[in-house]
Amino acid sequence: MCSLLLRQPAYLLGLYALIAGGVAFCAVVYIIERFIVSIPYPDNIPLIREAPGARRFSLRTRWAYYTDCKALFKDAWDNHLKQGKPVVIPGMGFRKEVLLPPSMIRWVLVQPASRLNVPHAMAEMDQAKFTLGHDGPILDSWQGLLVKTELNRVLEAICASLNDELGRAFDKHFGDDEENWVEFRLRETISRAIAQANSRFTVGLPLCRDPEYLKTVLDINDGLLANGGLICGLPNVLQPLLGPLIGISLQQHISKAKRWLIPLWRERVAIARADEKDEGSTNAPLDHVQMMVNFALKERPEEINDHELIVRRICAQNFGAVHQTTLQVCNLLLDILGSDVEYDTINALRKESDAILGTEDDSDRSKSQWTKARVNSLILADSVSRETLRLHAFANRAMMRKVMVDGVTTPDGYNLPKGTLVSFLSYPVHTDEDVYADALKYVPFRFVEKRDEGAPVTFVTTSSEYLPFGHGKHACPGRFLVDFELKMIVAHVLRNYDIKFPAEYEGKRPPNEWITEASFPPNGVRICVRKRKKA
Ligand code: HEM
Repeated sequence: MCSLLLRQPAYLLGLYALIAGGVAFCAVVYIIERFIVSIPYPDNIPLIREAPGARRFSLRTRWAYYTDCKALFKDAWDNHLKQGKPVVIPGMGFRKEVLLPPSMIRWVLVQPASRLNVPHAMAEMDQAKFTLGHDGPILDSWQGLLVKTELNRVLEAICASLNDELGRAFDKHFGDDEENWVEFRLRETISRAIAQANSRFTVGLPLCRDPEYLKTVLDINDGLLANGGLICGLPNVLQPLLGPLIGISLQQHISKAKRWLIPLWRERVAIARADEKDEGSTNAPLDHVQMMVNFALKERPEEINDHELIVRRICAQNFGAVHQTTLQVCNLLLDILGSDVEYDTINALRKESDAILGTEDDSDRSKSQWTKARVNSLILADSVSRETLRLHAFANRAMMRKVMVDGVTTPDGYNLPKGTLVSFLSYPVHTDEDVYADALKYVPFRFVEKRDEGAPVTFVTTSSEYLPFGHGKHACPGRFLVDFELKMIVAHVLRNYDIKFPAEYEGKRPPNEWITEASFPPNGVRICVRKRKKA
């Protein structure tokens, strides 16, 4: 055998050695992953679409996660969760996760963070260590929690600037042609407009209008999403090896962002310090970076000069604020356009905003101010926004938690091994006929009818039957801002523009695409706009 091998040309020997090395490497990775680092399957929870007692997923089930996750989730809901039983599902690469039935929401919500933990679940899903290059912004996400503690206090005050920026951003991208319809790719256009408008709240003027900065923000967001998914699917043992390699180009974008963010941070720290000395007067802008500076000066002084970490905190914040909002605005416009003619949705929304916000020639100019009271009065806009998230949220499950210790057992006696990720399905609940009548249909004013029936649900109300923002203590605090934002966009776009689908769509909304378990407005989807003539 040896002499036979020695007689082969050198390049073939090299090839054999490479193949043998590759096989040995894969075997070692497999053994370490399977027997040492992998989280064990829970003993008594069945695996979706596998025979009773199966302890590993077949390739067929794993493949279904990539090719038809919507059906996989429906199976999990119909055959397990709706019956009150948990089930294990496959995830990216080697992952597996436990879905819990709605009856366990209450139990999950009262578990302390030392047992079921949100930031640790997020850090694992985002792979922040390798994508952001630091998991501090996720594990100790004080920059995000400021949205919870500070945002509501200043919401009305930031409204005027947010509305101003949304108007400018949409007008810049939608144009002012009153004669011709202009067709454009929806996702690309809306992402630029939302990056600008939300940056007004995050970094303020003038940076929120710098096209190069905004492009960098969007590049970072794309990188965080794509790399997070990719690294998350690697065997645990390979993540530290390949994670930094996969993240190289993302790190370059983050380094580029430092060009703007470090000087901005220094300037804002100086403003805050000057304000401290000059008690009573304040020159501080009202935006998120300033909230971060004020918090860090008091609570995290050790971070004030840690610019690497601060820049990553702002990047994490940009991701939270821009990515999901962009997708929801796209979905909302598509849904409004695609809704059945019987609802006359566009006209109904225009009439409502004219009545509440006044028209151009309205003598009462104060009406055009966005206040909480006016936002709350836009009940038709509230309903369309809520209905869009019911059917077309980006994430189709919610309330992720990581099991932090051994010995966590649900009230029904299911043991959840340490390291397991648990969550609840949302899309299958939102589209269950027993929960919502005509569940698969977009009924724009569905929630107005519910209000009339005495169920006071608004855009921001969460429940076990409505989970796009999660539920409980960790439910998305940004939803109060998104509430204002979506209504401002509906009012601005519909009052200033006519919109329609390109002719080839024949009036039908192109369906969203599921990429694994996430739902996106279809790639390349277009709409046509034309500026409305002033009366
Ligand atoms: C349509 C847009 C948005 C959607 C669908 C959305 C959805 C979510 C979801 C599902 C969660 C997890 C909730 C849970 O685990 O129970 C979350 C958390 C969070 N979101 Fe949003 N979000 C949106 C926009 C925003 C915006 C604009 C901001 C900031 C301005 C924001 C800030 C946050 C923060 C800080 C958390 C973490 C809360 C915590 O852990 O306590 N979100 N969001």
